[in-house]
Amino acid sequence: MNIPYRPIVWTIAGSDSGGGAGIQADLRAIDALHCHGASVITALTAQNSTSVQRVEAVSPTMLNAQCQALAADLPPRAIKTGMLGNAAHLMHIVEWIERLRQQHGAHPLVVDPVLAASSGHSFADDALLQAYQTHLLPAACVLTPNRQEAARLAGMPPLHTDHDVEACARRLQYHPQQTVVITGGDCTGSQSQDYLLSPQAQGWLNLPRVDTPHSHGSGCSFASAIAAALAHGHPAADAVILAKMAVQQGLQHSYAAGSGRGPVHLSPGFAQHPGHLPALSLQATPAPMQAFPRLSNPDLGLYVIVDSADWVARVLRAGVRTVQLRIKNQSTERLRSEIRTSVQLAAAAGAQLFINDHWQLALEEGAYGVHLGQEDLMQADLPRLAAAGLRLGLSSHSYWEVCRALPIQPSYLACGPVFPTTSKQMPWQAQGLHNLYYWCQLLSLPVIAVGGLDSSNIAAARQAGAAGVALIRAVTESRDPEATIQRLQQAIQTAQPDMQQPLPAWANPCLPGGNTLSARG
Ligand SMILES: Cc1ncc(COP(=O)(O)OP(=O)(O)O)c(N)n1
Ligand SMILES: Cc1ncsc1CCOP(=O)(O)O
Ligand SMILES: [Mg+2]
Repeated sequence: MNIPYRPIVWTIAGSDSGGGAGIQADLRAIDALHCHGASVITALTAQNSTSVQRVEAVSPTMLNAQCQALAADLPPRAIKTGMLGNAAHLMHIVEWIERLRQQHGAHPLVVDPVLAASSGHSFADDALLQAYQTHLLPAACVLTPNRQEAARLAGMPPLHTDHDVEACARRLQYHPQQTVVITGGDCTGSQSQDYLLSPQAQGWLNLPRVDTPHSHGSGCSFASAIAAALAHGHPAADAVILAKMAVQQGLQHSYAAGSGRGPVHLSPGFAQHPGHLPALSLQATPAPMQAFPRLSNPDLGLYVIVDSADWVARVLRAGVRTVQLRIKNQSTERLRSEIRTSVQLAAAAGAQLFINDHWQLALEEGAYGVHLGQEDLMQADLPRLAAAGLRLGLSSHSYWEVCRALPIQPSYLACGPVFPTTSKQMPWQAQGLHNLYYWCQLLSLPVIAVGGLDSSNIAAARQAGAAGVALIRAVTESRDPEATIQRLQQAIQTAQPDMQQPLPAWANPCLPGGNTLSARG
């Protein structure tokens, strides 16, 4: 029998007798993200959909007994804290986090500093606030305050502008490995906007606000979903994006229970809708951008990456019709000459030629398109490239890179490395055919495969739905590049996209390490 594996996630939080928020929401969110939720209840609330009527912290003995029982049998892969009751509870929890780290190794900690209920009831006195600041926030891997909580924790006046929010996130980031998400759950407006400051990425995550009064528990669910995604090994920025997608679907499926705000309802499948992918931009409200032109031939087929105009000429002669010129470390003069010659050769052959990195020279030499990495996006003049009619290919390795790429409306997206490669050093592990299939099916623009592709796996990449298969070594290190190109072309032509597989629940993580922080750093 194949017994499914579910990482264990602890939620340390208060019970909401109304079933909308707190522990009750946390366990539903953790379940929706395919984890097993274990709970440590810090306080009972007598609460319904309209108000919190009474709060009673559990005894320290009971708090410790719950942690002890779980530690002995169900050690966590990630922990989420919510409402903590009082400062003494917080100190016990900090001790448990340190003990768990010593016994079972470090695990990511998500701190959702619940300082007040959305109905207005305050859950935090000054002692608790100070204990957060001194002991728990420095231990967090991810911190998820809303704007009011963020301002209170940072000792700042109310956050009115985008700039205030960004400054507050920086103040709450105790060290660069930490992720701070200041959520916009307590704001209004047509967009749901969260500010993300993480080791991997920073910027505003935007999704259309779901028009529903039933949003009870969305903050708790968001933080719990982050913890669950971290428990699966997703890097923090991706965990935040997955959680936002889950809450978006949860809001769309929310329902009325009681006469007040009903609960969000998170469920599996949230990452199977492209509409749930938030846009990631440096501005909260980015200026509208001109889309990049579509490819003349969206079936990119065999896509060969080479490093000289001589190679461009050679692969064009062998029949390749998608080529990239990727030259590193050359003088501008030499680069210009290689680009100019390649552009002329490709135009004469009716081929789609992409210039890697050197977007200014590509513009000046009238290239068909450019291929850029995400680290190039800050420097490149994208509006100018789009206005000049150049096609744009973007590299992408993760959710946050996809979310940053999509608002730019590129001509294609490259998913890589699909298989291990020695042609480029990078922190990413191979994404595999699983992720390639997922991204090809999920996104509506052409997705190409890159990294470790050769005649043994090119058909599989095509079956996964790749609009093109990009490769270097399989051609440039071949003893007979022309014959190899013929073989690869044939394999590509025979393989048909196989859409029969179910769409995976989500893409697998492929950035190793980095999510673990302990109570004492
Ligand atoms: C088709 C294709 N996909 C990905 C890359 C990688 O581009 P980039 O991230 O810009 O890295 P470098 O190639 O510049 O090292 C690519 N070149 N082509
Ligand atoms: C440039 C690049 N970007 C992602 S993988 C890769 C190299 C692909 O080279 P190879 O086909 O030799 O594995
Ligand atoms: Mg590049």
